[in-house]
Amino acid sequence: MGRFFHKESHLHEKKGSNSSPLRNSGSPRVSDKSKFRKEASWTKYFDYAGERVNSADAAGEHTVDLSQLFLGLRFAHGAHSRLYHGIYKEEAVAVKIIRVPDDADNGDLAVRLEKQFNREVTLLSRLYHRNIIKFVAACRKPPVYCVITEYLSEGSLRAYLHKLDHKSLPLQKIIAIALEVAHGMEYIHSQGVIHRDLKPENILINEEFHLKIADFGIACEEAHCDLLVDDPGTYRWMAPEMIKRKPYGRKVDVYSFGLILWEMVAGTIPYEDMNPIQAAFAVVNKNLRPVVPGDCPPAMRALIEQCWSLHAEKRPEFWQIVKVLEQFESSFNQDGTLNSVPNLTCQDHKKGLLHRIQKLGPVHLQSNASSMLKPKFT
Ligand SMILES: Nc1ncnc2c1ncn2[C@@H]1O[C@H](COP(=O)(O)OP(=O)(O)OP(=O)(O)O)[C@@H](O)[C@H]1O
Repeated sequence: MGRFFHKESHLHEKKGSNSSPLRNSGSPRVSDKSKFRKEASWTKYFDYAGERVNSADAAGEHTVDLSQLFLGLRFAHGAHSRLYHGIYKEEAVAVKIIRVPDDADNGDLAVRLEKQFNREVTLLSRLYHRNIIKFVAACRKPPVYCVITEYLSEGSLRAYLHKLDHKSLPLQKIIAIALEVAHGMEYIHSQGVIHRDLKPENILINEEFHLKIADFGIACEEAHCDLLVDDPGTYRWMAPEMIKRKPYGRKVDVYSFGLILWEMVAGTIPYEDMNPIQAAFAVVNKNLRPVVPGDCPPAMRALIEQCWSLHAEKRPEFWQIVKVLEQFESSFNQDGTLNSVPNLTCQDHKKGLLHRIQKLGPVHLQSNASSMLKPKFT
């Protein structure tokens, strides 16, 4: 039986909080393993009584070698999962343990969670990019599943924005964050994958303040996405066509990205005074969008509005967004404003930006997802 140490008793856990015994010391070294103790807990369900964790299905070739895993404190949780610190093969990792309810009343939930696990492992294990969370290993022993990824010590973009307490970010920071997310999304789309749940909670930050896209539980391959995703993403960031369960494609992620941009500019979450259902209703029936603050630079406003266009075909591709953001960056570096972004000097900034994006060259991403499976951006 391998070493499998765990302690969780004194932790005040909070969704998305990254309080950690390891945090101050940076990446844990082998000596840090002394902080990892064994204790009865939720993970008792994960006990393997001398047997290797099942390697069937999605975990397959990625099955964790339990003799190399040290499990530490719990630091966060999802709706049906708990997140633990860990060390795997000398690397600091996050161990997400998903416990599927085994009672008959929860049959649908069990099917859904297993599907999410399969999706996350299958898709994430194929993605290699500096702005995508790194997949390490997985295990499958129903009713317990685990997904092991690199550990990102600085928590989520949500937690980071929350700390600002309703203040908007400096423009330079917004551009830097947006560029990293757009690079990650450009890569995801180039691999024929749609994330479908892009929001600040699912963007994590590492020690060097690099951003990485996480949570592929409801992602899908564009060519095979199910319209009726049984666990839809979060309504607040969801494109109208997806809320309405109309046919949709990768541009649903561009819509969500527009809302994230807005959020960084406005310093608050979209539709703060509405619950998610009210927000979804207003978006679908009244074409509501958040109000862009008056002091938002016109070029940034134009990009935000393009991204959340009602019609998906009017939303730019992520490779175009990257180019526009790079122009923002160089304009900002010149004079601290976005005023020198080319072609944005005309009265109608939105048209100016649209024109600019169209001039960026032939749209090389095709609607046929299978043609996008070449790894271009690693
Ligand atoms: N690798 C990681 N490093 C650091 N923190 C992480 C990591 N993975 C997840 N977290 C933290 O744990 C939280 C929950 O993780 P995650 O969203 O993957 O769980 P989930 O079960 O999919 O949640 P939900 O179903 O509620 O969306 C994240 O918001 C994040 O703050």
